[in-house]
Amino acid sequence: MPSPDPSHVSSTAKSTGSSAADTSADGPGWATPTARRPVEADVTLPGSKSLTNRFLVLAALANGPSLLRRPLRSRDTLLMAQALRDLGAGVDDTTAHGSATPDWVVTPATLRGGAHIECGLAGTVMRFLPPVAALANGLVTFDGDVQARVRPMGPVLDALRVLGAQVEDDGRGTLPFTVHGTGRMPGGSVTLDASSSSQFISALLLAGPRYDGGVTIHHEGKPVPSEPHIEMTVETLRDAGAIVDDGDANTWRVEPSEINGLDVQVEPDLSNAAPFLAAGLVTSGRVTVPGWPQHTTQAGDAIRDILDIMGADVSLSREGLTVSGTGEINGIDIDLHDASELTPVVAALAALADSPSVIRGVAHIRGHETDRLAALARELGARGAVVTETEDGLRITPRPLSGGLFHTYADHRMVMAGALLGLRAPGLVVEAPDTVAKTLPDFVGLWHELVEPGSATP
Ligand SMILES: O=C(O)C1=C[C@@H](OP(=O)(O)O)[C@@H](O)[C@H](O)C1
Ligand SMILES: C=C(OP(=O)(O)O)C(=O)O
Repeated sequence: MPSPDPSHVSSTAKSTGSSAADTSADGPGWATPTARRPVEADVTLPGSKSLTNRFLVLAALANGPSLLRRPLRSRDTLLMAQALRDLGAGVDDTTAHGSATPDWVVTPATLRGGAHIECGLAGTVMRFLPPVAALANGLVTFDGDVQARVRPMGPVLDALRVLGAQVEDDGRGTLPFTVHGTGRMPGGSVTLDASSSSQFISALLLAGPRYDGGVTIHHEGKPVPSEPHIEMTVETLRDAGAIVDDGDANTWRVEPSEINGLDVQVEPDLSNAAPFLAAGLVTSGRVTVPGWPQHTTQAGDAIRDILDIMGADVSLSREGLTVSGTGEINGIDIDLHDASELTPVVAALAALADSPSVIRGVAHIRGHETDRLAALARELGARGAVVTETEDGLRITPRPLSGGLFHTYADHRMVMAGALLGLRAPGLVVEAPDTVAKTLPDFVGLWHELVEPGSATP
């Protein structure tokens, strides 16, 4: 995959004024605030992207209506909701039920063809919905952002062919492609290589109960990344009444069954919490994220141990997760294979540490929103850190950082990484901050409120 090049980003981003004076959140550049004092705050975060999009898919395939409480409202989840509407389901995102965040009501229906699915850059939409489209009664076309057209899809498309669907792509195994739904899927057994994304397995499992023979998936290849996300899929399926066997390594089986309508509350997004908690460590301050679950399958929960190793005081109570800085930021040697979506924030934190760090086990994130290893090496390096890209990670040696333009490559987590660096790099401007709307549209406002409480949100 080519190294990220700023020209790959959107036209708003390309026309960047790198002026630190331009603080517009949806304009070309965002002058990030420098920390002048320790941060001290409770930061309430919206729901998990991964949970919201799993619940939406299961609800659309269920035997009755579902209620999703505190769902995430962001580009990825709105794309999922719209795609399910286009396939015939009802998704009402306007029901208030007394909370500030409207609950979403999903009403399943016979899935119809003749739909076009816009995936944006959402891995969950482009991977989870082809197996659903195979159940529709007609043709369903898929496409997405320019950057989405290089994200790997081949194993899930090939698996669908083995399981009985007709799928057409241009032979590259990427977007765009067309699924010819026939209203039912035989299902059965399939072997695939999910070393480039756990989402291939989650995708087949989520729709699997609705296939005539269910689905058995065998993985063959290098280890599957992001395993907690597969556990999340298995847990959400079981909670909806499906029968899943994940007892053998690299094999998953879901039986044909009905999926029950859901009444669920979405946990806060723990990966989106990471930059805020990290700010507590970086500024020797204190950040609490209320509502941190005691039990969770979210991979982002790993940030607790990471921050602890890097020198923070970390405590989890009924009130939430509290991270306090101690004045030290230790470098870390960490395998992020299971929690790879934390890499951009951990890499930024490593660039602010007192000693060098190594991040391993994340070769597959070259196929995330951008080639994240190349993007981080380039952007942390440009701001002054010494960064070496390895085959499966990064080596980061901290150095004093300078301000300047931090490119984001249409990657929401690059925006978060840039904001974190900006705490200690006066004059750092994050390019195209609106790209963060993929999972956290309020990020810029929340960040200003954390670092400069009481200041006007840009
Ligand atoms: O299933 C999910 O919700 C996700 C799985 C992971 O994907 P990969 O397995 O491709 O890393 C993760 O990085 C992504 O942010 C969300
Ligand atoms: C990899 C990510 O997203 P996606 O769901 O698009 O794969 C991410 O959010 O870090």
